[in-house]
Amino acid sequence: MKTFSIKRPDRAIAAQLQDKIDDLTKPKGSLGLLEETALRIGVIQQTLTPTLSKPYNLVFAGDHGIADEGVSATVKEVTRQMVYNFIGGGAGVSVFARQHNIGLKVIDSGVDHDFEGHPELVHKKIAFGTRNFLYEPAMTHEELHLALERGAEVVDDIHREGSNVVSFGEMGIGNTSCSSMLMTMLHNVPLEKTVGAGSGLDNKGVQHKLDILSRAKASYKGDRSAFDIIAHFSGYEMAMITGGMLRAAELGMVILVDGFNITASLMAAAALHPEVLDYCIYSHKSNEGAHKLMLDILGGTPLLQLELRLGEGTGALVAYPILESAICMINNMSSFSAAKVTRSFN
Ligand SMILES: Cc1cc2ncn([C@H]3O[C@H](COP(=O)(O)O)[C@@H](O)[C@H]3O)c2cc1C
Ligand SMILES: O=C(O)c1cccnc1
Repeated sequence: MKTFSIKRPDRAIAAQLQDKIDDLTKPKGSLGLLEETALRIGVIQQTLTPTLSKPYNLVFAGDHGIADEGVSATVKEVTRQMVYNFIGGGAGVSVFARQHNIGLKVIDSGVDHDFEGHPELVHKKIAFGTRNFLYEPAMTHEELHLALERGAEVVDDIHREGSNVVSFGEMGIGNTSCSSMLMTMLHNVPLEKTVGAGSGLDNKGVQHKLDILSRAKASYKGDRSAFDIIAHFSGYEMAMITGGMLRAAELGMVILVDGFNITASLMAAAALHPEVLDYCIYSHKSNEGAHKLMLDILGGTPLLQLELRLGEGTGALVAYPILESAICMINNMSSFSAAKVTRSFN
């Protein structure tokens, strides 16, 4: 059974990082969230000269039993079709990864399709889709352990290649239902506040999704532990992301968090090991309505608000150059003394 031991980064270095940032030739605080981002990365890496190396976006894909209940604007087959689109290079996340020179790995966590013989894919399949959580747990505790472990393995692989910064993406028709359930069950938020349009339901569709998820909540008979809630309501791809995040934190990597589904996977990770949150930077606020509340619960400040609602890691990839600017600022800007610039009064 996979266990994780995550240390909180030592905050002692934060004061030195702040001094260094305040000594750069600009009014104090004038580079806003770039300053906070540089400080956070410096604390994670325990250095005054942080770096980003070999960034990766890991897209995990899996199918969901709950999709049989008509809770999505589209059909289950789209999960499999999009996996082919990712490896063919045509998906949103594929083009942004190329644009920014970020590595992309696509992982079959549990798609309802046999991909054997596709070398472009990482094969970690647990089963051909989860069970329908309206009637039974989506996965067993053993499967959840396996998913956490397999997600961690993928992160180990990129870390061995020298990566110190990772974002996660997901593909799984029906998975915004998992995210809403995780938020409701782990943080006691009414379903009315956690359920939204996902990939594009109309108002009637959202009402149907709410009815189905209310029934699923009422029929849950588990022990209410975080582990049992995750096994009951998550998905194979999201659980692998949860495991990948826990491993990334354990390895001291920077985690660049994407939208609603990835933040829900993080919420699950934090329910198991809250220290994971110290390793996260939040790339954007998604247009899925509940994402704002989710970020508030986790205490995350998003860098961007671009009205995205796609997932796949797209928001993280679009935000990546902002991390590069933050690193550039702290390592390359002149100090007041070096540039012979007079400091402001405050
Ligand atoms: C063509 C297409 C590409 C996508 N890429 C990500 N998603 C996003 O939509 C899905 C979640 O929404 P829901 O819960 O409503 O099914 C996930 O696969 C998510 O990654 C997509 C959805 C579609 C239709
Ligand atoms: O923000 C997201 O991750 C998201 C929103 C809607 C649908 N799929 C993903």
